[in-house]
Amino acid sequence: MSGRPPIDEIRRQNALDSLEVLDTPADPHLDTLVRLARESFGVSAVLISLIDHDRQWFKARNGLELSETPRQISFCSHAIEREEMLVVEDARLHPCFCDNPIVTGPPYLRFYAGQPLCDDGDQPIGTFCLLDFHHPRTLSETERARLRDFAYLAMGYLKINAMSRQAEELRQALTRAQRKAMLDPLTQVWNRAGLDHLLPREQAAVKAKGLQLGLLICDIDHFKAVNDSHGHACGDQALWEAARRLGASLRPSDLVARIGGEEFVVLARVNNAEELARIAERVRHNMADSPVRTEQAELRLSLSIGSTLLREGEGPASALARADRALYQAKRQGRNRVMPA
Ligand SMILES: Nc1nc2c(ncn2[C@@H]2O[C@H](COP(=O)(O)OP(=O)(O)OP(=O)(O)O)[C@@H](O)[C@H]2O)c(=O)[nH]1
Repeated sequence: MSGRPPIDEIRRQNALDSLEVLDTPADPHLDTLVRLARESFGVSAVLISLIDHDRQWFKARNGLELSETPRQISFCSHAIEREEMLVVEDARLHPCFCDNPIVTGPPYLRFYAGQPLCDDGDQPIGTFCLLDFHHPRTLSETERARLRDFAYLAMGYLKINAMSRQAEELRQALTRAQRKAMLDPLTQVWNRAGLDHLLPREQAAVKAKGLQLGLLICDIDHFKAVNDSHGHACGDQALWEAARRLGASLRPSDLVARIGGEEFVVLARVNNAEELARIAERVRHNMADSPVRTEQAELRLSLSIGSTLLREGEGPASALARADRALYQAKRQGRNRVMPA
């Protein structure tokens, strides 16, 4: 191992914990960064991998359908011990990695390049890394410089985000253990329990700011046909991408939850019904306007959306039931549309 003095694991873990980023929902900006990196390098997958006590957890990922793996088999935990990036051109030939189960078995990792992500105190909290399954490859000097740039942007974003108002609100609302139990591992948005827990907080927040709480129930149209035609793995990738597109259509203070198979709820802080209608249309367009690419197929997905504002004195369950009825209407009237309750 080159360069870096031995890691002080306690300081390193403290540095990671203080960012309050573990087990938080996916972030559209980091999702965009890893997608761009994957397109730019032409690799199978790109991750922002954070090295926690006994696991590596992926804050952002593109091309890999896993939310975490044991630290024991993690290439990134080797990468963070180094000053410079770790490049493994062919893992089958590398003495440290040739018998690693993710090399000898699925996903058959061949190529790995990981640039350590370091906080201001130079503690390595994880990596920005490129993976290629099935094919060994090399990384030119220009590509190495580009990977360093991607890692620099990712770390900069993580640091700024740790200081943001949204991060502070989340810290106050949920402990890390609660966050972990309330994230949907498939799509990295809140699950039903997360929605139920965070709804009262959102109600209080909009009241304090003189705003209203907008609620959208979004259901992917004819999703069964995706699974039936292209398989469950393709359906899972489509759900992942659908969640990314929802997040990218919203503001940082808005919230996305997956409450059923192909059903998502959005909570948006809005001034009035017109603003909510604009958001709902944006969500609908972002899903329908361009195809979703999965490994198996290019899919045309659309959403039917039931939309409503929470009324004065109304409980969230009643508002959700109204939005659900509106969603049903949207389906009956031909799908790919927004129906206000
Ligand atoms: N791949 C995948 N599929 C899922 C998951 N959860 C639910 N589904 C599938 O989502 C599909 C939902 O189908 P339906 O409820 O019949 O609805 P639909 O085909 O979307 O039709 P409409 O809602 O009427 O437009 C079923 O095929 C479920 O198996 C999941 O986690 N992964």
